[in-house]
Amino acid sequence: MTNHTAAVTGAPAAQQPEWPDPDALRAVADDLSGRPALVRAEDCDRLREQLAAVARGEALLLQGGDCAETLAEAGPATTSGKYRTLALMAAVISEAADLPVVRLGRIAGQFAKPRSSGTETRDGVELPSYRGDMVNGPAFTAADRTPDPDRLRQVYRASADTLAQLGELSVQGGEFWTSHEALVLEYERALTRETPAGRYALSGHLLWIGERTRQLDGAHVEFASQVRNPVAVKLGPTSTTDDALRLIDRLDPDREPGRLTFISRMGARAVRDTLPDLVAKVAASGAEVVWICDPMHGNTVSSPSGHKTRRLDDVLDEIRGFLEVHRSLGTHPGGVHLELTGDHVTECVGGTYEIRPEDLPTRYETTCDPRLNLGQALDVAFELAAMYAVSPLAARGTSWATA
Ligand SMILES: O=C[C@H](O)[C@H](O)COP(=O)(O)O
Ligand SMILES: C=C(OP(=O)(O)O)C(=O)O
Ligand SMILES: [Mn+2]
Repeated sequence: MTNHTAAVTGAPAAQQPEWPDPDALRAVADDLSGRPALVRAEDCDRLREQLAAVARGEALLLQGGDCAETLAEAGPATTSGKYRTLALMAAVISEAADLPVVRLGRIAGQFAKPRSSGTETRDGVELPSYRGDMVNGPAFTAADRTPDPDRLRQVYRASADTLAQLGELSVQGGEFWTSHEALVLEYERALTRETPAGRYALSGHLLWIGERTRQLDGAHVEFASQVRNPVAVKLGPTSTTDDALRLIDRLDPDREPGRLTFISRMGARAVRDTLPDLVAKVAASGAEVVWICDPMHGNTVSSPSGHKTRRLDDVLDEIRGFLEVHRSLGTHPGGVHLELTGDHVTECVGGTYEIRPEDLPTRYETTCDPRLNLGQALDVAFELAAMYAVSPLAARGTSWATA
């Protein structure tokens, strides 16, 4: 595993690109820091209040979108596809659970990827790994794979366009918030603003720290500790209770409900063993965090054709395990975090309109991880509706879609 490490503020920053021209990077960062923020601090506060309701068990959180947004695909069609998918899912779940559902896109900024390996080798040629359109391009050429700081400006513009469209889409349909992994620190710092209410990272409403960058003494945790936004941290199967408690101390020292979300991504096989102790110790500490389940990243497998994929059955089983753990401890299973699209892609296997392993090449379009397509996303929504249903009638009403 290669972790490029760059000291940005003193604390080591994992998973940073190796920018070939630091002066060009600085010039772009300076340019972005003089441009308008992408979101408003008041809206980050409003999302924090809504997440506080999730933490109290009075609402649910649905977070979803691409693994990696791309500049080529960003635009009205993909944005409305993702928006409508999340809106439909939220409506189905809300109706059954009789709880409001907070809708949070992995969108308008989800352009940077941490990678298991810093390089990729094909036919004896080694090039830097694709790290998301914020950094480099997906084609296996030296030109595309060389990190280019102008991409920071391009994803800023694309995110601004997406936010404008989301604003129009949610006039009628209610509030919709944006989130992405806070990975490339030059981008995040350039869009951080001092406001009368304090310092906010205004590239998105909620930012999360990934499984590969959640080191307690690392630059990502330090960055998140310095902004007022609601923040989230992914917790994978190697997370210890000490990690979780120390993250709470670093990121939520004032124990502010809605400030901190833990995104459990244990894998279907591990979740029932690894999650109970974490949830129990966090609850015993008195911290009021939101817990949600990412049933994608612990369930990635390779298909016989060599495609990275996920089985819908594993996704559903991890969600089931997550709910079982919370229900046995009397804590609130706050919702889910999914990689999905509104398109009919063939990236994950299973579902009511079944995608078989041999179907994967038909429409495999992701540049990073496999996403649920529209039908699979709705399958998950109906399963969630049944799991959260407050009455047998609500559960029966949804069972047709899950048979
Ligand atoms: O989206 C998450 C990570 O970037 C991704 O799972 C890493 O994938 P890799 O193991 O192919 O680098
Ligand atoms: C990189 C991701 O996940 P994780 O940090 O959980 O591996 C992701 O959400 O795309
Ligand atoms: Mn991913």
